[in-house]
Amino acid sequence: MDGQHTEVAGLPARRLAWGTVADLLGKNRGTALEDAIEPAVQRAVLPPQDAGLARAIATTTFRHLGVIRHALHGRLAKGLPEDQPGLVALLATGAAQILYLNVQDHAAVDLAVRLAKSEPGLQHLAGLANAVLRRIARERDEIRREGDAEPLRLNTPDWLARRWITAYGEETARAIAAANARGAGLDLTLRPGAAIPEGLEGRRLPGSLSLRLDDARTPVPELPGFADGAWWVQDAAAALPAHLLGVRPGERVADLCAAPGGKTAQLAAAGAAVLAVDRSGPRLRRLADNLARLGLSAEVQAVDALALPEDRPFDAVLLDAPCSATGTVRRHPDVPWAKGEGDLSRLVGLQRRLLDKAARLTRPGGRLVYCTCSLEPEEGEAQGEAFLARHADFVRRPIAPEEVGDPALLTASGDLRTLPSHWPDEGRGGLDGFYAVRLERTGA
Ligand SMILES: C[S@@+](CC[C@H](N)C(=O)[O-])C[C@H]1O[C@@H](n2cnc3c(N)ncnc32)[C@H](O)[C@@H]1O
Repeated sequence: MDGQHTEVAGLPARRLAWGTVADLLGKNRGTALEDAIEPAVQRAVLPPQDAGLARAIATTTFRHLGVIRHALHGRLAKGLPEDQPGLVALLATGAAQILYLNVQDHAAVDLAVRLAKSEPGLQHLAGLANAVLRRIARERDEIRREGDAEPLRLNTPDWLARRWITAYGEETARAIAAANARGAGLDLTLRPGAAIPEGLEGRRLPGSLSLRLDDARTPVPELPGFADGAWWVQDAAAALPAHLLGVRPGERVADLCAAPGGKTAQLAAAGAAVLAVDRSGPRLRRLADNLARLGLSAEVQAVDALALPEDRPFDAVLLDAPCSATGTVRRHPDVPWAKGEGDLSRLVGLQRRLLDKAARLTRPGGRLVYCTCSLEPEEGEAQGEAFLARHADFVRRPIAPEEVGDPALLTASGDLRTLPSHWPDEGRGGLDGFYAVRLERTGA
């Protein structure tokens, strides 16, 4: 666009969503959607409503990408050209609006055609986009029915579907895929001892750490209690690992992979003297902002946790390690399409080194909680078992059902294993998939 004329309403939002999805399917595969779209929104200087629409289109496209690809593939004479991310993104973002968003069919088709005509590489595809998207609109009910019935087969990359069937069985793997397609509501971690602010409507979840809001539409800063720091946004499952560390006022606690700080806030709110470490400066700035709003404090260090000095071990250590994040697809639907099985072994190696470091930072008699937001056993149960086999000076401290509010969230060994298919009836339903093991260093 040359800036000389005003574009038709809605087109800038479609262009932004299309450009972001094309990038993530093509040259920037592996980048997280939120890391790609937020800078693009800033650059495009869109009004808030258009920015919100662009986010919704891109997120919805990834949430249903398997179903959408399948539908397009079967309706194109030569199938879907996966080597042309610009074309795939044009059709997929158009189809996402028709199938899953509250957008009039003619507006979705018309804007996709206009978008194609305005982009040099897509001009010759405007007719194709028009024809296939009209057909998607005509056959919407059938496409949705098929997708809803088979989210594991149609909407989960094969490598992940295979792994989840192996780890959890076919029925649970299906339930996980269905929960991922539904998405997540808004969970708040309540400041310990604080009353639920007046006007904040929701249900307290089992274990009582979290409130699941009835209304996930109001912008977070406008919700009652935001300015007073009465709560912070965090999935109900993500609130469990820091709670399991059971820190007491005055204890010295290290949070080794801390940013953006949901768990640091829990530790600080419990009265601990927290060292919050993360190697990402920008993510730590979010942590500092979050703590400031909540009126909480922690010592913050932007360093590689592997380089921390070991001369003053801590009473308790939390290691929320970097992982494949396959437990967070409800909130981050791009994850399955951004990653591949090949990413796992590097992460598993890093987790092992961080765990061994965390062990050296735990004083005799001190506690260590290791957790990941992954559904992959290599990053969870296997990591816990291998640690115990390597470290004769640590024992597992099994988690009791009352600590998490539901025995279904625990493994036979007493570790935490939450699944997106857990708590399906609580509000919008589901939990992020987390693993956590609680360990104690012997020899106090
Ligand atoms: C799962 S996220 C942590 C989420 C955080 N605990 C929370 O509750 O908000 C993992 C974090 O590990 C950080 N990280 C990865 N490798 C690291 C390392 N070697 N040392 C310190 N931080 C690291 C990443 O920057 C990322 O912020």
